[in-house]
Amino acid sequence: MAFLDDILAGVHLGLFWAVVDFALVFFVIYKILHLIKGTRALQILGGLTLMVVMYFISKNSLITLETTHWFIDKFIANIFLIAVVIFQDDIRRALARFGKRTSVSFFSSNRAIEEASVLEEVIKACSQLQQQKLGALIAVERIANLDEITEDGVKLDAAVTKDLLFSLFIPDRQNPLHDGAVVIQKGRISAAGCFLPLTNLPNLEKSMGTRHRAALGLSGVTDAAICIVSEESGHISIAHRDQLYRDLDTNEMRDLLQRIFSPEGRNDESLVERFRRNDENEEPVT
Ligand SMILES: Nc1ncnc2c1ncn2[C@@H]1O[C@H](COP(=O)(O)OP(=O)(O)OP(=O)(O)O)[C@@H](O)[C@H]1O
Repeated sequence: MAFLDDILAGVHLGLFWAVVDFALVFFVIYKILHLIKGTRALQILGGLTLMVVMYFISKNSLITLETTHWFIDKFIANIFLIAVVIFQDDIRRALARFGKRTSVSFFSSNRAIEEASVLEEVIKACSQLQQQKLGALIAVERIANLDEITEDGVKLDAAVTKDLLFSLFIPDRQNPLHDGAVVIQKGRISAAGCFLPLTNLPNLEKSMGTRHRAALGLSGVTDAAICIVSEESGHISIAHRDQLYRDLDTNEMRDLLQRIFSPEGRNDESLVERFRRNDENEEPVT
């Protein structure tokens, strides 16, 4: 009897680990699909799956597809190298997201009043720019460091005021700084005329110009909040974590920025969810 009990215990234990094993694989696949949902990577994954299927078909002894088999065999042998080349943007993005989390954001300290007043100046400037239908792009650093972005811009070290932000975007030939983005770091305007990386997210509206694509681009590789004033429509939008929140009024802009920079904002998915729930009209682009 004891022998039978031992066998049953062994079977239960084996079953338990089989379930854990299965759940683990399922969880990893789910996480990977969730991570790459809506990105170029998902399409590439589809292509790679097709290659693997073709590999097994060409390996079948009933069918002679030697060249195809040879080609896919070599392809699979070099898959690691190929993946690094194909996914270089995504790898860079992932490293930027996770690797720079240690740098201290000024919004993580206790200077809540200063922080709120910086955001308020940004909101006022955007509102004034909107009234004048002047285009603008303002990136506000959060945790990921934006030094790489400011390197090629014109360095400034100025207090964040509505008037300065407004004047930086006056489109005059005498004001070369109006072209590009203004960057705010640690509560100061650190640079203007900065170039932001363009997004390569698929399925963007054709009408979306480079200013919006640049904002989305930076939002994909860092956790910054990027405020956009459209010269064409006069609409204010905010790009954050690959999402574009469009046509915001002053209150919506304040609400979203406060959420992004709140300690809770670290959990970005819940932030976005709550913002969506709070504002039925809100339509993120991606
Ligand atoms: N990569 C970039 N980095 C920073 N700023 C950029 C970048 N690309 C474009 N811009 C800014 O956007 C301006 C061009 O905007 P464009 O009209 O192409 O875009 P848009 O998204 O349609 O914006 P708008 O609605 O204001 O017209 C440029 O003059 C420049 O100031």
